[in-house]
Amino acid sequence: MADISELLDGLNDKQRDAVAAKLGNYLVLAGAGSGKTRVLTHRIAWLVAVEGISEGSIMAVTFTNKAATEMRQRIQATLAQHSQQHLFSMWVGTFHSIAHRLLRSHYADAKLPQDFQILDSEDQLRLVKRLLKLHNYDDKNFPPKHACWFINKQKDDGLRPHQIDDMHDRETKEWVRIYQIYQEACDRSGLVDFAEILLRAYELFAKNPLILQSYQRRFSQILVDEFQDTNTIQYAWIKLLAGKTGNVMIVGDDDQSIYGWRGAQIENIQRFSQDFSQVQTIRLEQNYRSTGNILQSANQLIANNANRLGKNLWTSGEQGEPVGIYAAFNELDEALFVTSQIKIWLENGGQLHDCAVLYRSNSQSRVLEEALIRSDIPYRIYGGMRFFERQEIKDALAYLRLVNNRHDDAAFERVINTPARGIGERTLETLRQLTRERQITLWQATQVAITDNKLAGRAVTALLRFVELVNSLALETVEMPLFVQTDFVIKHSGLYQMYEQEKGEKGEVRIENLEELVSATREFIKPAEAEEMSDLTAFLTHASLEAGEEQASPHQSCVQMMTLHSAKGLEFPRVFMVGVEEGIFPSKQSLFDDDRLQEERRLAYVGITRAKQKLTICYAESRRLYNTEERHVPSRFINELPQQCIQTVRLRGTVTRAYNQQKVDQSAVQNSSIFEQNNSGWRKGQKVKHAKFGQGTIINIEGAENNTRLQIAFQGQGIKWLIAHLAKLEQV
Ligand SMILES: Nc1ncnc2c1ncn2[C@@H]1O[C@H](COP(=O)(O)OP(=O)(O)OP(=O)(O)O)[C@@H](O)[C@H]1O
Ligand SMILES: [Mg+2]
Repeated sequence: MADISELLDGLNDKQRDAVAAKLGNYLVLAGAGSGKTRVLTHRIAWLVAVEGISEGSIMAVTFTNKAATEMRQRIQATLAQHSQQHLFSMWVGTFHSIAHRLLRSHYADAKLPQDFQILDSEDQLRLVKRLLKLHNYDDKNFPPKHACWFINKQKDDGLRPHQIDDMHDRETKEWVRIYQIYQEACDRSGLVDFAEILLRAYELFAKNPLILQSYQRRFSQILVDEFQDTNTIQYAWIKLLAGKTGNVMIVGDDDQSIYGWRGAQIENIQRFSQDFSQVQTIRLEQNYRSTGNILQSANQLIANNANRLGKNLWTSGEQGEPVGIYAAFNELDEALFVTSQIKIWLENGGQLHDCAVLYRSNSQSRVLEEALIRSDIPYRIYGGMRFFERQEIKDALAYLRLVNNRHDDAAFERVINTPARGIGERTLETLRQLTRERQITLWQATQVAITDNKLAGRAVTALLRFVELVNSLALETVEMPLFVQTDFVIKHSGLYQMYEQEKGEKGEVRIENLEELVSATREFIKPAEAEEMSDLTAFLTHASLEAGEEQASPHQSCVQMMTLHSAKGLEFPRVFMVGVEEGIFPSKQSLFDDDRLQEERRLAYVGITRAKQKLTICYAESRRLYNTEERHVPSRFINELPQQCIQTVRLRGTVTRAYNQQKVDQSAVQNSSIFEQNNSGWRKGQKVKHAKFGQGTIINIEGAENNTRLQIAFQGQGIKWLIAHLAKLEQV
């Protein structure tokens, strides 16, 4: 028998109450970093070691697969000291993984073929598009993206086509018909999309009482983490599974509900207390994660939201350093600042994997990635791909590569049928064969195949059109500056239109990324060793080198980069939140919609509360994103932070707003020093020469080291701010 007291070690009174509660239904409602996940883990260990519950009776639902793995490891570590029992029979996973497992075991009862396949969101969109065409729906009135959204929304709400009340609305009727057509097609081919996995698993239980009962008997203990982000069907499924006898412990934080846009229902927390019998609520109020300054900032920010369930988080830990607010003058400056701060962290003995950079949307990562690569700092993009490895970017680069060199076979293969132009695998195989037989490139093989009549008429027409397209992209852009050329190629190759039609979140992100690629070419400065190359060749070399950089190995220590959404549940000693500007964060779409704005604020709360020791929030006064440069104002969220907890770093030295402690004062002074001292070797009044702007005089210097910025008055070219170490200035 386990030593029970050890199981309760490292827990406060309230946490212990939750862990050691007698069997029953519990809601653990608590703010960020108060130990909810820790409580769940200990609770499971307690159930096994003390209550004598077999592992096979326990189901734990987590929000990501990574969280599931971590939880399993933690339980294993906790239990290893107590019992030798194995944990294989315990089910730990996300709603999707658990539902999927059920469907595999009961495919026949779920009315699925044994080898049913999963449709990811891209596959789903493609299928919907094809069906809409087949049934003569036009794209304009019936955009495929909206069809997917409609279908998924109905499924998230647990509704099949015949259950939707459409009597009063002709348009809804059509959408319901589309849903019906789509569902029939999926059923015929044995395909299930993500929302279907959950709905099917729900129906499996709802329609098969015997199966339901057997699982109800088996899983007497159900635990759910991050409950605030469950949707209607997930909630209904848990309710069915728990039945009258199950014991359910849910943990959640209404202030961290950030998936409303995907159908999550904060209200499920309150619903739980009404729907389940004798629910006891346990509140945890002590935060163990963050310093006082970080926690107070988070608390004050979230107090601006209405309709909260209300929590009071405190810490007995140190006040810590103030939250840094850095006003960058543009996105490059922001990236350099973050990089320089990471270096300082390292110099002071910090670890790279303890640093996280959080941003609102994936396309913001590019500038940061480039700065990190230039500084030789390894990084990993969590839950996403590195910029130059993203599908749409590789497509666009492939066109540019063909424009640059028609004989680039890899690029040819990549875009010969992207966007689709009716060139199939058979045509491509004929071309490939020619390349082998005659030792020529695919481009040359195309000419041969056409002249030698090796292909069907339709394939020839399609190929000719492709050849013409690439030739004309090259011809028409030959005189253009690189970024105009890139923009032209993206728009005229058909890629832009293709991705524009791929509606939904993914499609939007792809368009943003393509626009970001144009920004990348605009900012690109040819390195000295590429002097002889054309701008395009130099840029393509740069892009392939960056893409070729190995993603750091799992064991290598590297900076963690991710969106704020993917950071949920995680914690890091050193956190940077970047791009905290009106229109970015909160996002443009949320500015005039109070519900969405509140969800953005919860996302900011999630971001701030990821930080353990030190948090820096950055905004840029001007930002080029998606290839448009805009003046930006700091996010309202920055203004909502308590003055006494923050320290603003301005362009000209540091302006510290207020201090409440001597200790804070000192760290602020230390912090500020890197902006005030200047050891860059430049001085005001110095004459310099720039490759493009010619001769000028330095009239202002800011920042230090890699961060040094020079304001220079160029003869006949106006006054410009340049980043000293990138500008390649010569002394005159
Ligand atoms: N009683 C305690 N004593 C010491 N450390 C604790 C205690 N409870 C939790 N912690 C630590 O505090 C941190 C936050 O805990 P945990 O991740 O469980 O919080 P959470 O409420 O799940 O946070 P989030 O809302 O972000 O998911 C972890 O590092 C955890 O190990
Ligand atoms: Mg947690």
